[in-house]
Amino acid sequence: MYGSSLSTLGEFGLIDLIRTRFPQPSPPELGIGDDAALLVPAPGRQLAVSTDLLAEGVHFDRSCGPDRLLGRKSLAVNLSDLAAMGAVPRWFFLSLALPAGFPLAGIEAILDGLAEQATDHGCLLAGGDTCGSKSGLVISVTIMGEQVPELLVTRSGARPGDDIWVSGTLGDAALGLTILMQNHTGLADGSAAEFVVSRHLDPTPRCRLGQRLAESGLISAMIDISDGLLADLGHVCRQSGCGAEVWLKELPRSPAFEELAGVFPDYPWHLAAAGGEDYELCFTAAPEQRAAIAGVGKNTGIPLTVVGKVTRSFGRVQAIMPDGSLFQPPASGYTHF
Ligand SMILES: Nc1ncnc2c1ncn2[C@@H]1O[C@H](COP(=O)(O)OP(=O)(O)OP(=O)(O)O)[C@@H](O)[C@H]1O
Ligand SMILES: Cc1ncc(C[n+]2csc(CCOP(=O)(O)O)c2C)c(N)n1
Ligand SMILES: [Mg+2]
Repeated sequence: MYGSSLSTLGEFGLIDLIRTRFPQPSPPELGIGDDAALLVPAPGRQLAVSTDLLAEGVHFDRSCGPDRLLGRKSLAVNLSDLAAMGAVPRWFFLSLALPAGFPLAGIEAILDGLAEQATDHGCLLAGGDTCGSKSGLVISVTIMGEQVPELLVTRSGARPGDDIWVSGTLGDAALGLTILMQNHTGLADGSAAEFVVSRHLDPTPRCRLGQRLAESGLISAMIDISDGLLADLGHVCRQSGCGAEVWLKELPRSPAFEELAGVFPDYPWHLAAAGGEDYELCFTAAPEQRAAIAGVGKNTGIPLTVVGKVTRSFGRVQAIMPDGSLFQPPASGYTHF
Protein backbone atom coordinates (compact mmCIF):
# COMPACT_ATOMS: atom_id res chain seq x y z
CA MET A 1 0.00 0.00 0.00
CA TYR A 2 2.83 2.42 0.85
CA GLY A 3 5.39 1.12 -1.66
CA SER A 4 8.28 -1.07 -0.73
CA SER A 5 11.00 1.43 0.15
CA LEU A 6 11.55 4.80 1.73
CA SER A 7 12.32 6.36 -1.65
CA THR A 8 9.05 5.17 -3.25
CA LEU A 9 7.11 6.18 -0.13
CA GLY A 10 8.72 9.65 -0.05
CA GLU A 11 8.63 12.28 2.69
CA PHE A 12 4.88 12.91 2.53
CA GLY A 13 4.02 9.24 2.15
CA LEU A 14 5.98 8.63 5.33
CA ILE A 15 4.14 11.42 7.16
CA ASP A 16 0.82 9.87 6.00
CA LEU A 17 1.99 6.49 7.27
CA ILE A 18 2.84 8.04 10.64
CA ARG A 19 -0.53 9.80 10.82
CA THR A 20 -2.42 6.53 10.29
CA ARG A 21 -0.48 4.91 13.15
CA PHE A 22 -1.33 7.40 15.89
CA PRO A 23 -4.68 8.65 17.17
CA GLN A 24 -4.89 12.40 16.60
CA PRO A 25 -6.04 15.26 18.84
CA SER A 26 -9.66 16.20 18.10
CA PRO A 27 -11.18 19.69 17.52
CA PRO A 28 -10.65 22.37 18.70
CA GLU A 29 -7.17 20.84 18.79
CA LEU A 30 -5.26 20.04 15.62
CA GLY A 31 -2.46 17.51 15.22
CA ILE A 32 -0.44 16.34 12.20
CA GLY A 33 -1.01 18.10 8.87
CA ASP A 34 -0.84 21.89 9.21
CA ASP A 35 1.95 24.41 9.76
CA ALA A 36 1.61 24.05 13.52
CA ALA A 37 -0.34 21.92 15.95
CA LEU A 38 -3.08 23.64 17.98
CA LEU A 39 -3.25 22.39 21.55
CA VAL A 40 -5.38 23.35 24.52
CA PRO A 41 -3.99 22.74 28.02
CA ALA A 42 -6.56 22.05 30.76
CA PRO A 43 -7.73 25.20 32.57
CA GLY A 44 -5.41 26.28 35.37
CA ARG A 45 -2.55 24.03 34.27
CA GLN A 46 0.94 25.11 33.28
CA LEU A 47 2.75 23.46 30.36
CA ALA A 48 5.96 21.47 30.95
CA VAL A 49 7.92 21.01 27.71
CA SER A 50 11.08 18.97 27.20
CA THR A 51 13.06 17.55 24.30
CA ASP A 52 15.58 14.71 24.06
CA LEU A 53 17.05 12.98 21.05
CA LEU A 54 18.60 9.59 20.38
CA ALA A 55 21.40 9.50 17.81
CA GLU A 56 22.78 6.33 16.22
CA GLY A 57 26.30 5.55 17.43
CA VAL A 58 25.89 7.84 20.44
CA HIS A 59 22.74 6.56 22.16
CA PHE A 60 22.23 3.25 20.40
CA ASP A 61 23.65 0.69 18.06
CA ARG A 62 20.92 -0.91 15.91
CA SER A 63 22.63 -4.30 16.09
CA CYS A 64 22.22 -4.36 19.89
CA GLY A 65 18.44 -4.49 20.11
CA PRO A 66 15.17 -4.47 18.16
CA ASP A 67 14.01 -1.25 16.47
CA ARG A 68 10.71 -1.42 18.40
CA LEU A 69 12.62 -0.83 21.64
CA LEU A 70 14.32 2.21 20.08
CA GLY A 71 10.86 3.65 19.52
CA ARG A 72 9.86 2.88 23.11
CA LYS A 73 13.08 4.38 24.51
CA SER A 74 12.88 7.58 22.45
CA LEU A 75 9.59 8.41 24.15
CA ALA A 76 10.58 6.92 27.54
CA VAL A 77 13.54 9.31 27.98
CA ASN A 78 11.21 12.25 27.38
CA LEU A 79 8.49 10.88 29.68
CA SER A 80 11.19 10.57 32.33
CA ASP A 81 11.93 14.32 32.11
CA LEU A 82 8.24 15.12 32.62
CA ALA A 83 8.13 12.64 35.52
CA ALA A 84 10.98 14.58 37.15
CA MET A 85 8.87 17.75 37.04
CA GLY A 86 5.74 15.97 38.27
CA ALA A 87 3.91 16.78 35.03
CA VAL A 88 1.24 14.67 33.31
CA PRO A 89 2.16 13.83 29.66
CA ARG A 90 -0.33 15.10 27.03
CA TRP A 91 1.31 15.52 23.58
CA PHE A 92 4.56 14.73 21.83
CA PHE A 93 6.31 15.67 18.59
CA LEU A 94 8.47 13.21 16.64
CA SER A 95 11.37 14.30 14.43
CA LEU A 96 13.16 11.70 12.34
CA ALA A 97 16.39 11.98 10.35
CA LEU A 98 16.58 8.80 8.27
CA PRO A 99 19.54 7.57 6.23
CA ALA A 100 18.67 6.87 2.55
CA GLY A 101 17.58 3.28 2.13
CA PHE A 102 16.57 2.86 5.79
CA PRO A 103 14.31 -0.24 5.80
CA LEU A 104 10.57 0.45 6.00
CA ALA A 105 10.19 -2.50 8.37
CA GLY A 106 12.58 -0.70 10.74
CA ILE A 107 10.53 2.50 10.59
CA GLU A 108 7.32 0.54 11.23
CA ALA A 109 8.92 -1.18 14.22
CA ILE A 110 10.08 2.17 15.67
CA LEU A 111 6.54 3.53 15.23
CA ASP A 112 5.10 0.40 16.90
CA GLY A 113 7.31 0.99 19.94
CA LEU A 114 6.43 4.68 20.09
CA ALA A 115 2.73 3.90 19.78
CA GLU A 116 2.88 1.33 22.62
CA GLN A 117 4.61 3.80 24.93
CA ALA A 118 2.26 6.64 23.94
CA THR A 119 -0.81 4.50 24.64
CA ASP A 120 0.59 3.36 27.99
CA HIS A 121 1.14 6.98 29.06
CA GLY A 122 -1.91 8.57 27.45
CA CYS A 123 -0.11 11.05 25.20
CA LEU A 124 -0.90 11.96 21.60
CA LEU A 125 1.47 12.50 18.67
CA ALA A 126 0.72 16.08 17.54
CA GLY A 127 3.38 16.66 14.86
CA GLY A 128 7.06 16.48 14.05
CA ASP A 129 9.57 16.80 11.24
CA THR A 130 11.12 14.36 8.77
CA CYS A 131 14.34 14.61 6.80
CA GLY A 132 17.16 12.56 5.32
CA SER A 133 20.37 11.88 7.23
CA LYS A 134 23.85 11.73 5.71
CA SER A 135 25.10 9.79 8.73
CA GLY A 136 23.00 7.68 11.10
CA LEU A 137 19.41 7.54 12.32
CA VAL A 138 18.28 10.33 14.67
CA ILE A 139 15.02 10.15 16.62
CA SER A 140 14.12 13.36 18.40
CA VAL A 141 11.05 13.70 20.59
CA THR A 142 9.62 16.85 22.14
CA ILE A 143 7.09 16.20 24.86
CA MET A 144 4.50 18.47 26.43
CA GLY A 145 2.77 17.83 29.71
CA GLU A 146 0.83 19.84 32.22
CA GLN A 147 0.34 20.28 35.92
CA VAL A 148 -1.15 22.71 38.41
CA PRO A 149 1.65 25.36 38.70
CA GLU A 150 2.12 25.01 42.48
CA LEU A 151 2.74 21.26 42.17
CA LEU A 152 5.53 21.35 39.57
CA VAL A 153 8.89 20.34 41.08
CA THR A 154 12.17 21.94 39.91
CA ARG A 155 15.88 21.21 40.49
CA SER A 156 16.34 24.31 42.64
CA GLY A 157 14.51 23.60 45.90
CA ALA A 158 16.96 21.32 47.79
CA ARG A 159 18.04 22.59 51.23
CA PRO A 160 20.97 21.59 53.50
CA GLY A 161 19.86 18.76 55.78
CA ASP A 162 17.40 17.31 53.24
CA ASP A 163 17.49 13.57 52.59
CA ILE A 164 18.50 12.45 49.09
CA TRP A 165 16.23 9.73 47.76
CA VAL A 166 16.35 7.55 44.65
CA SER A 167 13.68 5.30 43.13
CA GLY A 168 14.17 1.71 41.94
CA THR A 169 17.68 0.37 41.48
CA LEU A 170 20.81 1.97 40.04
CA GLY A 171 23.53 0.70 37.72
CA ASP A 172 21.46 -1.87 35.82
CA ALA A 173 21.34 0.06 32.55
CA ALA A 174 25.08 0.81 32.54
CA LEU A 175 25.86 -2.82 33.31
CA GLY A 176 23.44 -3.87 30.53
CA LEU A 177 25.28 -1.60 28.09
CA THR A 178 28.64 -3.08 29.16
CA ILE A 179 27.29 -6.57 28.41
CA LEU A 180 25.89 -5.49 25.02
CA MET A 181 29.20 -3.85 24.08
CA GLN A 182 30.99 -7.12 24.83
CA ASN A 183 28.88 -8.57 22.04
CA HIS A 184 26.86 -11.05 24.07
CA THR A 185 24.11 -12.64 22.01
CA GLY A 186 21.35 -15.05 22.90
CA LEU A 187 21.04 -14.10 26.57
CA ALA A 188 19.13 -16.80 28.45
CA ASP A 189 15.51 -15.96 29.31
CA GLY A 190 15.18 -14.84 32.89
CA SER A 191 18.95 -14.49 33.35
CA ALA A 192 20.53 -11.64 35.28
CA ALA A 193 22.22 -10.47 32.06
CA GLU A 194 18.91 -10.39 30.20
CA PHE A 195 17.39 -8.28 33.01
CA VAL A 196 20.11 -5.60 33.02
CA VAL A 197 20.20 -5.49 29.20
CA SER A 198 16.44 -4.91 29.17
CA ARG A 199 16.91 -2.08 31.68
CA HIS A 200 19.24 -0.47 29.14
CA LEU A 201 17.15 -1.12 26.02
CA ASP A 202 13.68 -0.57 27.49
CA PRO A 203 13.81 1.78 30.50
CA THR A 204 10.67 2.43 32.56
CA PRO A 205 9.92 6.13 33.02
CA ARG A 206 8.67 6.76 36.58
CA CYS A 207 5.70 8.88 35.50
CA ARG A 208 3.17 7.89 38.13
CA LEU A 209 5.72 8.12 40.92
CA GLY A 210 6.87 11.58 39.79
CA GLN A 211 3.28 12.81 39.69
CA ARG A 212 2.44 11.33 43.12
CA LEU A 213 5.54 12.84 44.70
CA ALA A 214 4.73 16.24 43.18
CA GLU A 215 1.10 16.05 44.29
CA SER A 216 2.17 15.01 47.80
CA GLY A 217 3.94 18.35 48.35
CA LEU A 218 6.53 16.40 50.40
CA ILE A 219 9.63 16.93 48.27
CA SER A 220 11.90 19.92 47.66
CA ALA A 221 13.64 19.14 44.32
CA MET A 222 13.70 16.38 41.72
CA ILE A 223 15.65 15.23 38.63
CA ASP A 224 15.70 12.07 36.56
CA ILE A 225 18.91 10.08 36.36
CA SER A 226 19.94 10.07 32.71
CA ASP A 227 23.69 10.77 32.91
CA GLY A 228 24.45 9.11 36.29
CA LEU A 229 23.43 9.79 39.91
CA LEU A 230 26.49 11.88 40.89
CA ALA A 231 26.32 14.02 37.73
CA ASP A 232 22.56 14.57 37.90
CA LEU A 233 22.64 15.25 41.64
CA GLY A 234 25.34 17.82 40.80
CA HIS A 235 22.76 19.71 38.70
CA VAL A 236 20.34 19.76 41.64
CA CYS A 237 23.09 21.00 43.96
CA ARG A 238 24.29 23.79 41.68
CA GLN A 239 20.74 24.98 41.02
CA SER A 240 19.81 24.76 44.71
CA GLY A 241 23.02 26.44 45.96
CA CYS A 242 24.13 23.46 48.07
CA GLY A 243 26.20 20.27 48.01
CA ALA A 244 25.61 16.56 48.64
CA GLU A 245 27.03 13.53 50.36
CA VAL A 246 26.10 10.13 48.89
CA TRP A 247 26.64 6.89 50.83
CA LEU A 248 27.52 4.23 48.25
CA LYS A 249 26.59 1.30 50.47
CA GLU A 250 23.00 2.61 50.51
CA LEU A 251 22.64 2.72 46.71
CA PRO A 252 19.81 0.33 45.80
CA ARG A 253 21.07 -2.42 43.50
CA SER A 254 19.01 -5.15 41.84
CA PRO A 255 19.60 -8.85 42.55
CA ALA A 256 20.72 -9.16 38.90
CA PHE A 257 23.30 -6.38 39.38
CA GLU A 258 24.59 -8.07 42.53
CA GLU A 259 24.85 -11.43 40.77
CA LEU A 260 26.85 -9.98 37.86
CA ALA A 261 29.01 -7.63 39.95
CA GLY A 262 31.05 -10.66 41.04
CA VAL A 263 32.78 -10.92 37.65
CA PHE A 264 34.43 -7.49 38.07
CA PRO A 265 37.88 -7.44 39.70
CA ASP A 266 36.61 -4.53 41.85
CA TYR A 267 33.00 -4.00 42.86
CA PRO A 268 31.56 -1.76 40.09
CA TRP A 269 30.48 1.17 42.28
CA HIS A 270 31.02 3.49 39.32
CA LEU A 271 28.15 1.80 37.44
CA ALA A 272 25.66 2.36 40.28
CA ALA A 273 26.92 5.85 41.23
CA ALA A 274 27.81 7.28 37.83
CA GLY A 275 26.43 4.91 35.18
CA GLY A 276 23.78 6.57 33.02
CA GLU A 277 20.35 5.75 31.60
CA ASP A 278 18.65 4.21 34.61
CA TYR A 279 15.87 6.81 34.26
CA GLU A 280 15.12 6.54 37.95
CA LEU A 281 14.12 9.64 39.92
CA CYS A 282 16.40 11.35 42.42
CA PHE A 283 14.67 13.77 44.79
CA THR A 284 15.24 15.61 48.05
CA ALA A 285 12.98 16.09 51.05
CA ALA A 286 13.17 17.20 54.67
CA PRO A 287 13.90 14.26 57.03
CA GLU A 288 10.50 14.77 58.75
CA GLN A 289 8.83 13.54 55.54
CA ARG A 290 10.49 10.08 55.59
CA ALA A 291 7.48 8.06 56.67
CA ALA A 292 5.08 9.85 54.33
CA ILE A 293 7.47 9.41 51.37
CA ALA A 294 7.89 5.72 52.17
CA GLY A 295 4.07 5.57 51.97
CA VAL A 296 4.15 7.03 48.43
CA GLY A 297 6.70 4.33 47.50
CA LYS A 298 4.41 1.65 48.92
CA ASN A 299 1.36 2.98 47.09
CA THR A 300 3.14 3.14 43.75
CA GLY A 301 4.95 -0.19 44.25
CA ILE A 302 8.35 1.38 43.55
CA PRO A 303 11.11 1.03 46.16
CA LEU A 304 12.39 4.39 47.44
CA THR A 305 15.73 4.62 49.25
CA VAL A 306 17.53 7.37 51.16
CA VAL A 307 21.09 7.44 49.77
CA GLY A 308 22.58 10.61 51.23
CA LYS A 309 22.20 14.13 52.61
CA VAL A 310 22.15 17.62 51.14
CA THR A 311 25.07 19.65 52.55
CA ARG A 312 26.11 23.32 52.67
CA SER A 313 29.25 22.91 50.51
CA PHE A 314 28.17 24.55 47.27
CA GLY A 315 28.37 22.39 44.16
CA ARG A 316 30.37 19.63 45.88
CA VAL A 317 28.99 16.10 45.49
CA GLN A 318 30.95 13.64 47.63
CA ALA A 319 30.51 9.88 47.35
CA ILE A 320 31.50 7.88 50.44
CA MET A 321 32.70 4.27 50.13
CA PRO A 322 31.40 1.62 52.54
CA ASP A 323 34.71 1.88 54.49
CA GLY A 324 34.25 5.64 54.94
CA SER A 325 36.84 6.69 52.34
CA LEU A 326 36.03 9.08 49.48
CA PHE A 327 35.11 7.45 46.18
CA GLN A 328 36.69 8.96 43.06
CA PRO A 329 34.76 7.67 40.05
CA PRO A 330 36.47 7.85 36.64
CA ALA A 331 33.67 10.33 35.76
CA SER A 332 30.60 11.51 37.66
CA GLY A 333 28.45 10.57 34.67
CA TYR A 334 28.18 10.45 30.90
CA THR A 335 29.41 13.51 28.99
CA HIS A 336 29.03 14.07 25.26
CA PHE A 337 32.12 16.15 24.49
N1 LIG B 1 20.88 22.98 22.37
C1 LIG B 1 20.20 23.53 23.36
N2 LIG B 1 19.60 24.72 23.21
C2 LIG B 1 18.89 25.28 24.22
N3 LIG B 1 18.75 24.72 25.43
C3 LIG B 1 19.32 23.54 25.64
C4 LIG B 1 20.07 22.88 24.63
N4 LIG B 1 20.52 21.71 25.14
C5 LIG B 1 20.06 21.64 26.40
N5 LIG B 1 19.33 22.73 26.72
C6 LIG B 1 18.66 23.02 27.99
O1 LIG B 1 19.57 22.78 29.06
C7 LIG B 1 18.89 22.23 30.20
C8 LIG B 1 19.55 20.91 30.62
O2 LIG B 1 19.44 20.03 29.53
P1 LIG B 1 19.88 18.51 29.61
O3 LIG B 1 19.75 17.94 28.24
O4 LIG B 1 21.19 18.41 30.30
O5 LIG B 1 18.77 17.95 30.60
P2 LIG B 1 18.05 16.57 30.56
O6 LIG B 1 17.20 16.48 29.33
O7 LIG B 1 17.36 16.36 31.85
O8 LIG B 1 19.26 15.58 30.46
P3 LIG B 1 19.41 14.37 29.46
O9 LIG B 1 19.49 14.95 28.07
O10 LIG B 1 20.70 13.74 29.91
O11 LIG B 1 18.20 13.51 29.65
C9 LIG B 1 17.44 22.09 29.79
O12 LIG B 1 16.75 23.22 30.26
C10 LIG B 1 17.49 22.11 28.26
O13 LIG B 1 16.30 22.63 27.70
C1 LIG C 1 26.09 2.84 21.59
C2 LIG C 1 26.03 3.50 22.93
N1 LIG C 1 27.14 3.99 23.49
C3 LIG C 1 27.09 4.64 24.69
C4 LIG C 1 25.89 4.77 25.35
C5 LIG C 1 25.84 5.46 26.70
N2 LIG C 1 25.19 6.75 26.69
C6 LIG C 1 24.96 7.46 25.59
S1 LIG C 1 24.17 8.89 25.91
C7 LIG C 1 24.15 8.58 27.59
C8 LIG C 1 23.57 9.54 28.59
C9 LIG C 1 22.16 9.97 28.31
O1 LIG C 1 22.09 10.70 27.09
P1 LIG C 1 21.64 12.24 27.01
O2 LIG C 1 22.51 13.01 28.00
O3 LIG C 1 21.87 12.66 25.61
O4 LIG C 1 20.21 12.24 27.38
C10 LIG C 1 24.76 7.37 27.85
C11 LIG C 1 24.94 6.78 29.20
C12 LIG C 1 24.76 4.23 24.71
N3 LIG C 1 23.53 4.31 25.27
N4 LIG C 1 24.84 3.60 23.52
MG1 LIG D 1 16.22 15.10 32.80
